Amino acid sequence: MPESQAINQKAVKIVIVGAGSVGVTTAYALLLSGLVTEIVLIDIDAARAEGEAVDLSHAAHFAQTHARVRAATSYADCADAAIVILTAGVNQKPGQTRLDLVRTNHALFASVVPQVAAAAPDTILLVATNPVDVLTHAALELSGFPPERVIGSGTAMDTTRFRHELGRHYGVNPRNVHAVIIGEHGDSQLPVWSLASIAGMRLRDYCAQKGVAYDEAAMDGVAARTRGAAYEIIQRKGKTNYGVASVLTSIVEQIVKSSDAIVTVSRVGEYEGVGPVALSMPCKLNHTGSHMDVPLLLSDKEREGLKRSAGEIRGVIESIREG
Ligand SMILES: NC(=O)C1=CN([C@@H]2O[C@H](COP(=O)(O)OP(=O)(O)OC[C@H]3O[C@@H](n4cnc5c(N)ncnc54)[C@H](O)[C@@H]3O)[C@@H](O)[C@H]2O)C=CC1
Ligand SMILES: CC(=O)C(=O)O
Repeated sequence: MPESQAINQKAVKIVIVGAGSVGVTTAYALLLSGLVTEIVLIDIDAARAEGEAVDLSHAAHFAQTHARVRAATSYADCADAAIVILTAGVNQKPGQTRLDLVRTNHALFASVVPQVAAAAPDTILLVATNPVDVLTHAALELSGFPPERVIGSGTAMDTTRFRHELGRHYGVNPRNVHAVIIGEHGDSQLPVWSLASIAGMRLRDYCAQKGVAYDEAAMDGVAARTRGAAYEIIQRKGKTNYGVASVLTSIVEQIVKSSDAIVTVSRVGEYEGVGPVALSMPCKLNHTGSHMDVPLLLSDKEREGLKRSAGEIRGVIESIREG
């Protein structure tokens, strides 16, 4: 029997810490996916978590496979969770950067992560709270877990937006675009233009085959729209939730199915001589977590950009230490 089937038949418990917009949208997507058998919501606002859990449990009736949804008030309920998703924390107000959230959300992690780790020492932590790279680094230190079991959603979100924008520009399905954003899930993120391809052809070759010019200015626009997408959405609706919930659900899927899929997620390592620091590179995901065994051939300019991004995140980590 394929491993994916074997895993799907056993209990898969997911705990979501933070029953706000990102947390409950993720819970809903996971519930409908049929990937999990139990979802537990934990929030400092116990009534909110309870209300969301009851509402979601009514939606469970229409899910692919039955899953139980409940709220919990104690971190002891993280026991036996395959994955604990951390979405608790403040979000950006219009005009704020992700890094502006760091002090509040770091203090929250300092209180929550040790409790999760004590209750679920073998779980995988999946961090969504911003700034996600800094908090993935913090979650690693606060949990004492090995780096493969502390994963940040990182630039999986930006990579999705990048492929969406490239697909729109070239008029092809984003699934046929291979292109990644690496580095910070934030302003210093980096599009890897040297490896971007459509139908197996690098972008310049694709354009040459089509008989159209490779348009540098248009590509700068694609990168800017990718980097600015969250700001644009937050300006209009005050938050982002559907994109990230889908990304988190997909990461959970690769882990519970042990698919060895390659996804740009954040994890702690050393990058271009800077570290330890968490940032996103393509990683292999399976039931043991994220693995950095996908060597990426970068141009010298891209390596410089990655080093800059790593330095930026590392600087924030050090500023928290200094108090
Ligand atoms: N990584 C990504 O791609 C994305 C990350 N985010 C981030 O996710 C985080 C959550 O965003 P939203 O869900 O929109 O915020 P929200 O305000 O809707 O929800 C946050 C929840 O956290 C809870 N909370 C606060 N302190 C807590 C504590 N000590 N213990 C347990 N729960 C606690 C609140 O009661 C609230 O229910 C933010 O940091 C945001 O920036 C949001 C979108 C995308
Ligand atoms: C808010 C955020 O980090 C995002 O949507 O990318």
